[in-house]
Amino acid sequence: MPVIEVEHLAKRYGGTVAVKDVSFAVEPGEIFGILGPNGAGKTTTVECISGLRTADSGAITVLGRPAGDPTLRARIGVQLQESELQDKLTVREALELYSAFYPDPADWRRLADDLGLTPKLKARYGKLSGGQKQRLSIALALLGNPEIAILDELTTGLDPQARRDTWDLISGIRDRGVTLLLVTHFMEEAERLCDRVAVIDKGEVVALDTPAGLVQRAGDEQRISFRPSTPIDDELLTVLPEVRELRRQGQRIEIVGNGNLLHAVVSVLARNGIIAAELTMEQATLDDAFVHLTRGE
Ligand SMILES: Nc1ncnc2c1ncn2[C@@H]1O[C@H](COP(=O)(O)OP(=O)(O)OP(=O)(O)O)[C@@H](O)[C@H]1O
Repeated sequence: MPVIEVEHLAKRYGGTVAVKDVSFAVEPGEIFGILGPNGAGKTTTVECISGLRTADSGAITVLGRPAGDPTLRARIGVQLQESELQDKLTVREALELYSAFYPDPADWRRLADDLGLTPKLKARYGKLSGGQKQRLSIALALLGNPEIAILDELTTGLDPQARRDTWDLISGIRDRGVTLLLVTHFMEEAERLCDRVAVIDKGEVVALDTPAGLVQRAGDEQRISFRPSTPIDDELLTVLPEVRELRRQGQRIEIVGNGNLLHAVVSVLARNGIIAAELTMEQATLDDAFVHLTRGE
């Protein structure tokens, strides 16, 4: 049974339609990603799920209860885009303060330790680095031992190393049996972490699949690039059914196509006694899939 079920969610702010029609279901233990361009309606969607906003229409069920039900408060951990902690509060004070909100909180010392915050317990929030603030906000989201953690823009503003550390952390949280709902802008993040991803654009779900499935939808497009050992007539290659596009860049030839492209191209070259030097080949990425899905057609 899904732990989160969103059916035909719609939400507007005055004349702005933030969410038009969003439906998806998150299974227990999943890391479920919500991906989309700026203003797509991602934050509004998770705020409605967290009970921080009320939907205009549609139905949201979380752990079998309607979103916003007071009994859910202690069962969901929410880390939102911007932390609202005061600069003067120390890490320890923040952890103690938030622990008091829950009937049966996690051991904050242990959580601080897991998140590498122990050396920073006496530091004031305002003096923490971006990565440390982020780790504290994740710790606060986990203090209530939630069954579901909702993390919005988890690694925005972090350097590549801090981002990787956070990814390890997220995998660790999942291993404790927590279901995770992540909002992200980063394809690489979605690809690394998420079991499934809903791509939201202009308030609607435009695709819902595994990261690999999304890539496949972008087409099995491949790009080959090489330098021919002797000049070659373009037409020898453009007649191949696998080739969609041929471009020349200086001495290099770049071919975009699909199917068994590499084999087809290399066979033609071999028949003509041409060697392909510095040959590279790229498959479509989640980036390509994202652009393809949200191109605004
Ligand atoms: N409190 C608000 N009042 C008015 N309009 C809002 C409010 N919050 C969001 N919006 C508008 O609703 C739309 C969806 O916003 P939302 O923050 O949900 O998108 P998002 O996908 O999370 O964007 P981002 O990736 O930039 O955070 C946008 O057009 C935004 O300007």
